[in-house]
Amino acid sequence: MTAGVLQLDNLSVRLRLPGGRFVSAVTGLSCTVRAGEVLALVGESGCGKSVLASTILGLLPGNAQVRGQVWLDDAAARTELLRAPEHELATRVRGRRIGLIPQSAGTHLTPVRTARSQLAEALAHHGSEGGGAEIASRVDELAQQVGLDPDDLYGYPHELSGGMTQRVVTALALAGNPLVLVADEPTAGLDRALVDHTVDLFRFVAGTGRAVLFITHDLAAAGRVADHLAVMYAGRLLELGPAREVLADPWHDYTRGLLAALPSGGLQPLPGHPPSLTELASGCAFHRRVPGECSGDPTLTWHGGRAVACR
Ligand SMILES: Nc1ncnc2c1ncn2[C@@H]1O[C@H](COP(=O)(O)OP(=O)(O)OP(=O)(O)O)[C@@H](O)[C@H]1O
Ligand code: NI
Repeated sequence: MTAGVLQLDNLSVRLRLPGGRFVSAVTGLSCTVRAGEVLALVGESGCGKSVLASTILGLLPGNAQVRGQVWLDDAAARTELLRAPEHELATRVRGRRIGLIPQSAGTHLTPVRTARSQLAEALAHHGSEGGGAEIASRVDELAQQVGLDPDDLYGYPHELSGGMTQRVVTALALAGNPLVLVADEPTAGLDRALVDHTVDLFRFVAGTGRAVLFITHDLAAAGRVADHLAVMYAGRLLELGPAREVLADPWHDYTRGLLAALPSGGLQPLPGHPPSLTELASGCAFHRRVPGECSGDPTLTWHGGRAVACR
């Protein structure tokens, strides 16, 4: 197995609310994203996925308190991101070593300029050397990397299909040639065909040797593309392992519940609601919602290549 390029180690993030209470958005979370692989992070709305993405990119709001470590290990350097100065994150990490596809990325495209000129600008911003011809050939190369016909880039955003738009925003995230791509809910609101199209694109990107962290609440989309699956509930990982194995034989009751809620699992909704992260008691939040066999300790324990909580 290749070494991890992005390694989260015992990461906890709390957000202070006015009045002094805290939201425990991420608790004791560890996982590794490897080059050439897609790690899908799945969990219900509000479980802390976007806070996790913001933590990795150093984009947390001022009311956040972070513990643990986030290691980025690529050809450029080995860096602990939580202790890196903001200047370094801004100039050398975001966009250059880690590309982000933010939630609803398509809406961030400028409507009045062609996709080609927006990509060229991103390349110039990331310091691509040379003049117009050099940048034009880099744009074509990027287009090819995400499976776009370079001629499509002469279109304005409203002339692009949904699938083409996804390719353009992915190309934008790759303009600084990062080894890691973080995609936050890139398939939200898309129809099934476009979801498939988008996740296939991530497989393609991973095939170019990059590490992809695919954040989603869509377990079916995750299952289609992920090499590894991390299942998050109330800020913690409850299960982690090779996607195929986890989906074929889920170990945690929560993973089983998510699968049962899919059309293929019989559309049985999970009972109850996710807890508020403001006053999380210690112990296992899921088994307080849906009682089951639980040791009461939601710490992940490893069994071979897989890990599960509550055992
Ligand atoms: N700036 C903030 N200040 C306080 N609490 C916040 C802040 N940002 C997020 N939260 C809280 O942190 C928790 C996790 O939110 P987050 O956006 O990470 O969830 P998510 O899993 O990404 O959900 P979704 O799938 O809906 O995008 C939520 O309870 C949310 O209300
Ligand atoms: Ni439990």
